[in-house]
Amino acid sequence: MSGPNSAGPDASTGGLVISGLELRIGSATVLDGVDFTAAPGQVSGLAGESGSGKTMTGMTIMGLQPAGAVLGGSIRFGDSELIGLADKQRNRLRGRHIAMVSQDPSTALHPMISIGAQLTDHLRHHLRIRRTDALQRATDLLGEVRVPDPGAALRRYPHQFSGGQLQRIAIASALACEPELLIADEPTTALDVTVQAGILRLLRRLCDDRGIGIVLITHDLGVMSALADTITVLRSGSVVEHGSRYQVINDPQHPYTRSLIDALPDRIAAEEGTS
Ligand SMILES: Nc1ncnc2c1ncn2[C@@H]1O[C@H](COP(=O)(O)OP(=O)(O)OP(=O)(O)O)[C@@H](O)[C@H]1O
Repeated sequence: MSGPNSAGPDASTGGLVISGLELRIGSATVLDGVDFTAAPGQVSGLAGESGSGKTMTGMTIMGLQPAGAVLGGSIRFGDSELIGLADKQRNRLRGRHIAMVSQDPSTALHPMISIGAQLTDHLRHHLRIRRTDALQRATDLLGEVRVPDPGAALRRYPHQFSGGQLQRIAIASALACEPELLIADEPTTALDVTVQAGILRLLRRLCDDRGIGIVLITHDLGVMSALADTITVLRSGSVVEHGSRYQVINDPQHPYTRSLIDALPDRIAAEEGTS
């Protein structure tokens, strides 16, 4: 159990430090003492098969766990403890400092409102800037995520874009307020393999250029091995393994991780061995 951030990120510089996180829904224990950290400028992966609790961990960081869920443990982000945070402070953090993109980008975008109106409303709401400034910022953002012809794209509606372009727009929307932390929950699962690679490159670039911390949630260890700096493996709501990407992929310590790696195509294991 070691890796580049095994000492834990410095919470005072915008890192996320989760310790002993518990989540109970009715009689079910969904998360059972999860420890996880995400440092600025790093991609921190959360892996595990379906139902292991990855999405619930991401939702709980956002404060979007199901109503009635009982939480325990600690989620520290910068100087703030997120568990038990008042709604007003929570709303200020969400979107402004911590943002999320999901598998289906259309959930982040209203189908009947143009991309330009959605992005500028979002920017004006959070940053309290003038319309013309918001429009310029929205154009720059679409350029940054490499949506072709940003000016024209702003006038279009979600159904006029491909899935990959829509995911780029959802990422632009998540970045609009310059969050320090981005939670990416299966960001490429719904996309073709060639489109996937472009989105993964984009996330890496944002992490490197902007110093954003990314929490990458995916069941796909191929995607994980292409992007993550560290990997934490969840099973039935508990962490079974944590380490650097190289270490977890090449020298897994837990039989569960080994079984996930064995299910990977040889190609990925071979690439990892040569990186
Ligand atoms: N709204 C809910 N109410 C009750 N239990 C839930 C709810 N949402 C999820 N769960 C349960 O929490 C557990 C963890 O679910 P979660 O969605 O976090 O898994 P996951 O690892 O993200 O899997 P997947 O990749 O399939 O999304 C599962 O056992 C699931 O049945």
